[in-house]
This record gives sequence, structure tokens and C-alpha cells, in this order.
Amino acid sequence: MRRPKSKEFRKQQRLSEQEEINLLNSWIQFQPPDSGSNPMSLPHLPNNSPIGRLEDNTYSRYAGASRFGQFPLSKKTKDALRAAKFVVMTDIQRASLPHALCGRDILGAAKTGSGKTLAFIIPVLEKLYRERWGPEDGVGSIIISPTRELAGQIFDVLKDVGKHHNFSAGLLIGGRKDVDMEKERVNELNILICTPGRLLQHMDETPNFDCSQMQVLVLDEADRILDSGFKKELNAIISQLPKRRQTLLFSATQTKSIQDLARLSLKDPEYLSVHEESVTATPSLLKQIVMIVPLDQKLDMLWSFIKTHLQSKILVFLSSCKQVKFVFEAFKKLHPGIPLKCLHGRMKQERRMAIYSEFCEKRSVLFSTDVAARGLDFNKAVDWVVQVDCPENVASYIHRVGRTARYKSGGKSVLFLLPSEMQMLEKLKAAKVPVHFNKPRQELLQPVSSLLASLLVKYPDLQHRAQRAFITYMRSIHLQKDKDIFDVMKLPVNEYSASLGLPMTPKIRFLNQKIKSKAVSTKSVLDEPEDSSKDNVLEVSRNKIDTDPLKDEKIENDLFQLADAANDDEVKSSEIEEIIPATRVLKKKKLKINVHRPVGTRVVFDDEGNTLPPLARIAGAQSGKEALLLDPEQKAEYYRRMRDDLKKADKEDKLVERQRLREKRIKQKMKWKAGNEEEDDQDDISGSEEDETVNRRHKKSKVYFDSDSDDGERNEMAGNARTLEEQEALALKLLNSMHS
Ligand SMILES: Nc1ncnc2c1ncn2[C@@H]1O[C@H](COP(=O)(O)OP(=O)(O)OP(=O)(O)O)[C@@H](O)[C@H]1O
Repeated sequence: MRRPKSKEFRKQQRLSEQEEINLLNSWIQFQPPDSGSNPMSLPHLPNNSPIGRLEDNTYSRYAGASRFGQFPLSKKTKDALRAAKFVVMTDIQRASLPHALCGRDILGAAKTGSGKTLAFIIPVLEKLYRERWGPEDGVGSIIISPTRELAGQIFDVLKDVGKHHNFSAGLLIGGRKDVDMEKERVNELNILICTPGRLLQHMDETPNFDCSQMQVLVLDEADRILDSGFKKELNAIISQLPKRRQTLLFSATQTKSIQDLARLSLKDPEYLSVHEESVTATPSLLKQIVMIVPLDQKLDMLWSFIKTHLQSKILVFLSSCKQVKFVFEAFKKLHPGIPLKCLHGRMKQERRMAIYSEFCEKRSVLFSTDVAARGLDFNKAVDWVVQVDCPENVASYIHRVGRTARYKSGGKSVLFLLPSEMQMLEKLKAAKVPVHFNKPRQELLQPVSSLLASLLVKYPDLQHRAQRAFITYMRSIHLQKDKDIFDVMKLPVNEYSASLGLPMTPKIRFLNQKIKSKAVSTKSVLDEPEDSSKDNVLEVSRNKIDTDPLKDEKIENDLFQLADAANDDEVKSSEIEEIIPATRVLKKKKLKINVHRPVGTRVVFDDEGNTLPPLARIAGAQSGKEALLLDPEQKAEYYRRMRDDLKKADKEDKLVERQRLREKRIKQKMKWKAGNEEEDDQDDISGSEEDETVNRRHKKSKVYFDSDSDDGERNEMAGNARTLEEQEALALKLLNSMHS
């Protein structure tokens, strides 16, 4: 038990702290960096040069120093940094800390994974320490992050680096139920780390919430927080903050918009873009591949990729929650041999945090929306970032791939581009993003579409998910701003639908209208007058839906959930035209038929998406696909074939797996006989979304992943290492054959 400190001790402590603060203030003011200069251009201080107050009552130079120890920082901060093994500063820390310690506003830009978090956490702690900020002083600093996970991560860094300080800090993010408790305590907190919506909620609802004395405001991922998605919230927040404050803005893709910055009333900000001169805009140890993948082969490619990287930690980006859900659910049922997880805004906050932590710890595939695109520093390095859907712009690309190759580690990324999205390649090159262009080797693809089709027959809810995934994807492309890259009219709609395993292509109203208006503009035979109400439908969609999943975070309680709910309603009410015919007239007719027809009767469409009148359906004159769908016998036969295919594939998979296990056992036996003792690291993967069979398999192969380090790989699992080699060889063939 800790003994309470005596009054005398506390007094002594206060005095020595005050002494330290005086010294720090004098040191900082003695030789501040020139305004507008970049301390990176100054020579390094020699490691053994004296630090702090010198014999002649001057102070050592800190601008240009390369180690935290050479900086005018409190002992409390320095001790914590040393304990966390932060010794040498990164470029952005070297460049911005001297200015930030002088109390200047900062606009800091540096590549992903380059240590921007410490570049703002340290000045916050130091400012409050030097101001002798105490519990009774209330909110001294506010750090705003665009996502909850990132806010949580910043909170962890703050706890670590600020552990010897006496400040109280709070994580205020949406999706938490304890908002009332938060309201009771928020006024006692010195440092708030929050998402914009939750902060605003407290500003609006918490009695006596007071941040009028706040000293430092930080916007992490500043360009994101300043963009239109958060505009209202941020303006409302800023209007309640004191004008006299220090403001620190950081991002890998910094905004330079005067308008944006004017909203923050920055005072002569120091613009420190440490990698502006760099040859590349992305980390140098990041290997980036771009592949042209037709839309209907995207899932085949993704499946093949996963199957050939079973020992990796993979982050997969898709463009909407519904796509994430569908691909996750479907692939999970196909048991790829690696734990699968998913992360999106419609999940409960606790689950989101749990998934994030699990992915930090374990080898697995995480399917995610852009909620994981910015700032997250997954504990054990992510091996691959796979962008199945093209990001909305270059900045988004840079943040997504930045989840790997962080700090000094390497990483790889692959972007699937549609043939119609080739412009993205040009834009990446223009933005100094060095990508290698690879052509997929078709013969190495492991098609998954037929398996998906069988799954959809077996699991009707999955079919529903597939429909939604299809629709939200089409809509996201339709709503993308950059029309040079995204053109919904160029998408092979039917092929894409079939590749998801859907027996029919869901019709989408806006697409039909687009097709029609295109036909009209090219003077086609379509003589129907334009229906203005249809345009309105399109307008409503545009107004109500934002394709940017991060925008969902903007209003807490929850941003994601609100926006997603809106999306859901939209999908239900207007967009699935599998149950809504393509023309307004027919729609009314169909609605009438719907009322009287027996429950369970299927509505059938012709090639144009019009419902077939009931009599035409019974007429039996159908042919081709229609006939297949209408004739019960053929339909049954179709499904029977699908089931057989699935069984066959399953049988083959089992055989291969059995063979693999047998070989593994033999190898282990031989190894054991040779006296090679080894301890299996029975890393538990239960709790992942994998089923038990897969878990059992993984418990054995997990050792392999955990021995990812060189030693482990050499010493522990020679047998498995061969499997890895085979897999890597396959992967290389599939992905790197383009270098030729
Ligand atoms: N001076 C340092 N010495 C050693 N490791 C560091 C140092 N600074 C930061 N790191 C480590 O580098 C990693 C990336 O840091 P951080 O998350 O702050 O990057 P970032 O620039 O904010 O990235 P992003 O742009 O993706 O948000 C973290 O794991 C962090 O612990």
C-alpha cells in the first residue's frame, strides 16, 4: 500500500517542479527556432554535447536536436518516453516540436506511420505542465479525431507518455452508453480526446461544460476534420473555444485551403511538411501493386489472394458496410483457412473496439470500410493492405495503404482497379505514389462465384446481403465525385451480379433512368416523356446518401448508425427493383398484383427490368434464363447442380486438407525422432469468427504465424515453412508476374 505523502514532501515537490518549469521556460525562450524555418535543416547536436543550462548561464540549442533527451521537456515526459523506448525523434517530431514548444500554431504534414501522434501529445503535456494545470483548472486541451478507434489509440499513447503527470484525461466518443456518467465528470477532465459529434453533444447538453480556458486544440487527420463532412460540427465547436489558444493540425495529407484554415483563426502557423521534397508520398518501405481486375472477377481475385496468403495479416478495404458484411459472411462460410473479421460503422462500439484489438494481436483478414483507413497503428504489423474497391481519391489511397509499412517496418499493398478506373493510376503517379502495375494471371485465379451461388441458394439471408452489397456498390460508384475515374454506366452490371452468386440482377432505379436518359439523348426509339418525379428520386438519393463511410462518424450517437440506417431505408424503399419494375406505369400495375397474389409468388422481369404479366408467365413460351427461372423442374435441376458442385468442391477441399495434415504429422514425427524438441505456441484463436473446425486447424498453424520473426521461422516450423514457401510462390505468381 502506498504511504500518503507528507505535506513537507509535497511542498518540496512543488518547489522542484516550479524550478524545473522556470528552467524549461528560459531554455525554450533562449534560442527559439526562427519563425518559418524548418529545424530539420539545422545540423544534429552531437550526442555527448551538454544539455540544458550551460556553465556560462546560456542554454543548449534544441532546434535541430534529434533525441528527446536533448529537448526542453519535463523529467516526467522524458522518463515516460524513455520507458516506452522512444529515444530518437522522427522527422516530423524533429521539425515540429521546437516550434510547438514555443507555443506556435502548427500545420504538420508527414507520411503515414511517421510519428505524428507524439508530435502533438508531447506539446500538449508540456504546455499544461508548464502552466501548472491542475484538476480545478478544468479542460486544458482538446484533441479531436475523426474516428472512435483512432481517438482510442491516441488516448492509449497519451496514457503511456503522460503516465507520470497528474493530469486527468477522458475519451469522449460516440456509441458509448455511459454518456450521463461522462457528463458528470467531463468538467473535471484536463485533456479531452474526442470525436467531433460527442464533443459537440457535451457542449450542447452537459450543464456548465466549460472549455473557456482551454490552451491547446489539436486536430488529428486535420484535412478530414476540416472537410465538408464535419463542417457544421467543427464550426459549432470552434465557436465555443477561446480565441487565444495554440492550434496544432496534423495529417499525412494536409489541407492548404485558406478557407479551411481561416475557420480555425490560426496565428502565423508554421507549415511543416517534412516529406514534401521526398521522391514518394508514401512510406519508402511500402511496396505497392496495382492490378486491373474486371468487376466480375474482384471476388475471385480477393479469394485467391486470401487463399495464397494464409499466414499473413491482411486488411481489406471495401466501399460500403453492406459489402463488408456480405463478403465477410460469405467467405466465412467457405472456410478459407484463416480467421476472418469485419469492421464497419454499423457495429456496436464494444464490438468495434474488440475487433480492432483482436486484429492488432492476431494473424487474420479484416474486411473494413474506410473507418479503418486513417491513423490506426495496428500493433503487430499489417502485412498486406488490399483495396478491393477503388478509393475515392488519392488522399484516401495514401491513408489506406498507410496502415502498413509504419515507422521502420515494411509492408505491401495491392489495389484492384477496374478497366474503367485507369485514370486513378495516372492520378497516383502524379501525386508521387510509386505503384507497380501487375497483370493478374487468369490461370491462377481460384473462382469463387459458383461457390457463392450455391451458398446463396442454401442461405436466403445471404442472398439478401448479396443484393444489398450489389446495390450499395453501384450507388457508391454513381455518387463518387470524380467522374474521370468513376462511371457507373461502364460497369458490367449483370456479370457483377452473377459474380456475387445472385441468380438475377437486381434492377436499380437510378441506373435505369441513366440508361433511359442516355438513350433519349442519343435519339433512341424511346419516346416516353421524361418523368420529373424520377429525377426527384435521384435527387433524394444524392441528398440523403453520402458514400464516404467516415462521414458517418460526424454526429455521435451514432454517426455511422444514423447514416447507415438512412442507407438501409433507402435500399428497402426505393432501390431494389427486383421487386419494383423499371417504369412507373408498370410499377403501379405490379403493386396491384402484389396485393392479391398468393404469398411466396415470385415476380419475374423481362430483359428491360419490366415485370412480366401473370398470363405471360404461365404461357410457357419462355426460353433461356427466364425459362430456367420459371420452369420449376429446370429450376430444381439448376439448384441441384449447384448443390452437387458445392459438395464436390467440399469433398476435394477435405481431401487436400487431410493430405496436408497427414504430411504435417509425418514431418513432425520425423522431427521429434531427430530429437528436435519444440514447444507449440498454442495461440488461442477462439473468439474469432471462424468456426471450430477452422479454429482447430489454426491452432496448429498459428505457431507459424507467431514465429513470423526470422528466428521463429528458421527454428520452429520447418514443415510449415514449406507450406509458406508454396503459398508465397503462388502469391508471387499471381501478383508479381507483371514485372516482366
Ligand atoms: N520517435 C519514435 N521512436 C520510435 N517509434 C516511434 C517514434 N515515434 C513514433 N513511433 C512509432 O511509430 C508508429 C507510427 O506512429 P503514429 O501512429 O504516430 O504515426 P502517424 O504519423 O500518426 O501515422 P498516420 O498518418 O497513419 O496517422 C507507432 O507505432 C509509434 O509508436
